[in-house]
Amino acid sequence: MVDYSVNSSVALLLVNNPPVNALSHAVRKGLADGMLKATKDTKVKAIVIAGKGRTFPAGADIREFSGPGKEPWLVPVGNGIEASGKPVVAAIHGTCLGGGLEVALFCHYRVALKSARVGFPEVAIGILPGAAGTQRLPRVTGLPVAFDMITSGRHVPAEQAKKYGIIDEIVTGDIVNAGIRYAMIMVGKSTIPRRLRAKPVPDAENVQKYADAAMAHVKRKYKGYEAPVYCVKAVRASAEKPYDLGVENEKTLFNVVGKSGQARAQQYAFFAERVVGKWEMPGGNSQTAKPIPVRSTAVIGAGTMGTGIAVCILSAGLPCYLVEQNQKFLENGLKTIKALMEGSVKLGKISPEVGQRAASLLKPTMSYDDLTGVDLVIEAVYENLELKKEIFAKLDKVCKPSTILCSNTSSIDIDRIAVATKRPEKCVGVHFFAPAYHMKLLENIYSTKTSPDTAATVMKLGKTIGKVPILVKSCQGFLANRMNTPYGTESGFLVEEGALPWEVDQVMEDFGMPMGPFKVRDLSGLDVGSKITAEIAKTLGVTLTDETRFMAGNRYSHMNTVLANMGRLGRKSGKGWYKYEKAGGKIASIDDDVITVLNNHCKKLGIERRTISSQEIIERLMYSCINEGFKILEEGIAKRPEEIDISWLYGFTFPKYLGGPMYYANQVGLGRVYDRICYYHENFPFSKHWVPSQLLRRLSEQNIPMSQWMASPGARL
Ligand SMILES: CCCCCCC/C=C/C(=O)SCCNC(=O)CCNC(=O)[C@H](O)C(C)(C)COP(=O)(O)OP(=O)(O)OC[C@H]1O[C@@H](n2cnc3c(N)ncnc32)[C@H](O)[C@@H]1OP(=O)(O)O
Repeated sequence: MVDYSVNSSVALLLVNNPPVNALSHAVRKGLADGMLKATKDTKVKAIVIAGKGRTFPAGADIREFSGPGKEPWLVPVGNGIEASGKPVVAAIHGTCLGGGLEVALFCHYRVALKSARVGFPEVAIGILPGAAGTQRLPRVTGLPVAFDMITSGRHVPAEQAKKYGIIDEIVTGDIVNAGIRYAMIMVGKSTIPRRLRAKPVPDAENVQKYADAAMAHVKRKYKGYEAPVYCVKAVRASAEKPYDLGVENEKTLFNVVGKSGQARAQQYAFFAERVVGKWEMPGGNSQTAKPIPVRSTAVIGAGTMGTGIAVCILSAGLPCYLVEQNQKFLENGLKTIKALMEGSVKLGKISPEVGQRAASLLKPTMSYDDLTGVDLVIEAVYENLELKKEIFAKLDKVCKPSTILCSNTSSIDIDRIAVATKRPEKCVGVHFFAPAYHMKLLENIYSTKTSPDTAATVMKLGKTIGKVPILVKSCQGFLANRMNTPYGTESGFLVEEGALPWEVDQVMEDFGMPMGPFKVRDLSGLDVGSKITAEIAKTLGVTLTDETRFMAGNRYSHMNTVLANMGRLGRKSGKGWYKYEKAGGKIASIDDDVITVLNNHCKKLGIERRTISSQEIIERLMYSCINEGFKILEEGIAKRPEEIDISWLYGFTFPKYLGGPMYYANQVGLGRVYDRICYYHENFPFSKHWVPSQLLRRLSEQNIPMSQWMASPGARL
């Protein structure tokens, strides 16, 4: 796990634990043994620690967090490195993260390739740097940078890290040779002045100010998450306690936060994100399928979704045609893209160079004939089957035979669009979430005809443009919207039965959702929901009135439409489920008029309002969706619970500290969830989303925890 060699007078400890050289027990032992050997060898005058293959160690082996762990721990290993009288150089390439950066900070010198990145991403998996990182980084960078790096988990490019003082020199060429060259220069120099433990924390007297600011920031930005709070406490101690006590304190905090349910859930989410990259579909999988190279793209439609998608593509440095039917729409689209790209540069999401390059990569056109040579086209017009078919038929005619044709749809069966072409195997769904330039989920949908190579291409493209792609089978609503539908429906029923919209919102925000369902409705516009309902009613041949309570035998709530018909369209009109400071305002306040409307509505329908508990609100919103999630698994729409959880984490901003709805269900206990679903089914027989899933019934009756069923090692942590 650690290859030991001596090159002239320099010992090389080369960590060899692919793929990311995680600091497993064997690696820690290899480092300790290597240090001992190098210290004893009188021929050795300096030591280099580096990583074989793609990276310097990218952190502890997260899978080991589930077990009791085995000595040697990282801190004593690091202490041995720091105490060495022979200079130790960390030669960094790839990603030097977490425990990897802690090892590097125990070394006396750090050199790195320009392409390397360093960071403490522990916070993202619900823990804090637990091998003295919270005590050593502030001694190098000062408190503000340490607070920022450790609470955000961001990866810092080598040149920036050099400015912070983390890296001593940027080197070129082979990293191991560069490290050895650097070590030879340091031979004979005392290591004492390079030992970080003895350095004071700069500006320590202002710790109160920095720590208060950091705490206020994390409480606002990472509401509900425990780890950032623990990170602030640990870093703060670096300026308030002597080094050894600071490390002790860090260990105590690590042991508390590391054993929390949040940490386990976030580590599950980390692995789940990797699991969904290993997809499977009839006829192929991620190992066997071959993505076609995508060097050029086109987006059809310069509306909100089309422009958002174009921004993702351009930000990844790919050329993109933007197609519209007339000059005015095209110009509006170009303006939107320009503004979004400028915004991304301002927010630091992309570099100014990438922002500038985008202008030359974007090719506006009104002619499909320009698309003959593109590798992949994404149609992003509004949800209308006939229009989508018309566009696909046109594309099929003009594009080269290998071009992949994608539809950005949230619900239309891909088979029904693909019939318009002679290349159904190259047709695929790509469901972006609004705003497309921001939301990380990309739900890719295969039809009965889509080829595995086509699926592989859109899965790869998703990663290229910075999304977390999942692959699911086509069905009405696909995975994400189908599963999310009961969430909206049940929230509507709850207010009809007695809850107030702001009560439901508060409960769900306390649960961890960034915004309650009624604030979301106000944001998207009540007219949008109302139009969708009207469309569904039309298809079912139902005439909607204020008294309508059922549609095709299913319970239905008309309240949203009642408000929309009063001109209460949400934020845009200044009134919706809440009232706002002005039309287009963002500050929601309780509106007594809504209570009056609700009371009248209920009176008209003969509904007796009652008090509804927070527990019931959570159960009805979450368990109804979880039940649908099990049906989605049963039907093979999603292969594994991980696809479902990832769709909620990145499509609906479900809190990572709960892992996702399926992981959450497992934590609650499938037996309990099933029993409550049966209870609600009995009480609400006219809602088909309460018909219990057979898969859930089986798992619950046989007492099989879902973790046995999940592919992620994190499910068992
Ligand atoms: C008192 C107690 C003291 C305890 C002290 C403990 C101190 C140290 C703590 C830590 O270091 S916690 C870990 C900190 N590091 C991380 O969180 C990094 C996690 N990894 C990543 O961010 C990325 O993997 C990467 C390194 C940036 C590489 O990204 P890339 O996209 O290139 O590859 P991936 O597909 O993500 O990963 C490849 C492969 O490797 C597995 N893996 C990655 N990191 C780890 C890890 N830290 N532990 C275990 N496994 C890891 C990942 O799951 C993939 O596996 P497969 O899917 O291919 O099986």
